[in-house]
Amino acid sequence: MDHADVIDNTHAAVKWIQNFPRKPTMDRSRWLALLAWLQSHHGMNTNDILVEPRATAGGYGLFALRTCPPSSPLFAVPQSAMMNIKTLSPHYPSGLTAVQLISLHLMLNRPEQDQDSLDPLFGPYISILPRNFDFHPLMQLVKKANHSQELLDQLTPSSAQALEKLAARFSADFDAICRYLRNHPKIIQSSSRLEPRLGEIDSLRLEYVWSWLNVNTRCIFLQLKKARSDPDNLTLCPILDFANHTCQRPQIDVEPNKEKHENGAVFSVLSPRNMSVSADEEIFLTYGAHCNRNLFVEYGFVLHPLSESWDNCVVEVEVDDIVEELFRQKGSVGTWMMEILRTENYWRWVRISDDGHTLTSIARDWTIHSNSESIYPSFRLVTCLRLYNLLPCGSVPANGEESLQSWRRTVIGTQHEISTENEFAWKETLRKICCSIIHRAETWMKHSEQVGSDVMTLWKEELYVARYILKRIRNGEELL
Ligand SMILES: C[S@@+](CC[C@H](N)C(=O)[O-])C[C@H]1O[C@@H](n2cnc3c(N)ncnc32)[C@H](O)[C@@H]1O
Repeated sequence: MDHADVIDNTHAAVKWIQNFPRKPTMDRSRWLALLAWLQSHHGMNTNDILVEPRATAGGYGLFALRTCPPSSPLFAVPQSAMMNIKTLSPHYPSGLTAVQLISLHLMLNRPEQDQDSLDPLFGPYISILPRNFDFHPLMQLVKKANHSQELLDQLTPSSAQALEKLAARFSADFDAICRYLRNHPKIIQSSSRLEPRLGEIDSLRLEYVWSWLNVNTRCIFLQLKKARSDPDNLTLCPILDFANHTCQRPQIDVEPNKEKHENGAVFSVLSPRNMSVSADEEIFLTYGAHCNRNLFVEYGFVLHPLSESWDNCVVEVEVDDIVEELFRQKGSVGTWMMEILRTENYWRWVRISDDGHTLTSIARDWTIHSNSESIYPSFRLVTCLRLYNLLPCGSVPANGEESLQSWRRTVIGTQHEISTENEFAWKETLRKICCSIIHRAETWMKHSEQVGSDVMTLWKEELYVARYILKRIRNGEELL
């Protein structure tokens, strides 16, 4: 176990570890061993691979070995070499989700110190995975469990909330693993580790958070189940998982094709469609249209602005906490309005299902965010602020239902606005929300010595977005 892998029980003041150095320490022999294993065990053609991992500021990244014209095949990984519910299920009793199963397998076969993994199934692949996740906020939260509130208090409120949710997801998976190991005690004995520290709950948690973060930061979507929305449709894929994220540059194409191969279908990775890649250039993937809050919480990094304009980032500020407080302060009419927003699916978050039954994702969308041209309040936020300004504080008037009709028409789009006064009023509320964001960001930044950090970037982003909207309101620009 890494010496740093202990839970901190001291009571000293804690801070986020800032700009944690991501020292790339991979021995090149591990890359060559991975290629040899992919060829010998999975029949992969490794002679034609056009990429290799090289050190970057964010750990390793994938780099082109030579000039690649658009859509060049970079490499193709057979499905038998991927770690997922299909390749692991035959080796374990049932009862775990894909995330739980893959992370259990990684934990049971985690390399000791600087050694290689002794896993007979995926050893050379596990050996090349990151050994250390100290840079990740969840790892810091788990290691400093006694100070979690102190750490959360340093984040923007929406990042803190997102991190708490991630921690709850981790804890639910960890509890499931503990139950599973109690029901199947022989599984621990199947570990390839010489000194598995898996008996005591705190060490088990630290081992599991390492493996869980490997899964959470490196898995990609692969349809393995009938329903596209099945949460078990994910996989770890060697080589591809060295690709870093971009939201701007052209990205590689991933094609899970059905080409016949003795080791199952092949997962082909092609260079970007619309441009050539030069030799020694880094090749990126887009993990999703993630804003910095999500990148920080899920992946442990943020995209820092290249200039004052933040053009290279998807900027987004979530204002749930401020808006909810506004409704709470509005008396019984506020409570009534909250109920209306809940029934109409405009309250804080919405469940989206693509087959009408399964919960696939939760969109939280009381936000101020960027699109390609400018920064806007989300339609859901405007809808909710229009309702907020429909009636004054106090109790619900007798004609409450009636006055809702014009609001409902703006929701379904048959009416452009409730009234000129209402338009003016919701923009005024938005102005006050922006002032609150600016006030809390400036207060935090004044009292913090953490300069240049990921956390500081989260705060600066809030400040930038709020100031931008204030300017637009002041200039009388359209906000929708
Ligand atoms: C799929 S892995 C990519 C390979 C990884 N960099 C490595 O060293 O193995 C995802 C992780 O890479 C890092 N990462 C990805 N994109 C990044 C970026 N644009 N800037 C900084 N770090 C990034 C984050 O730590 C993230 O959790």
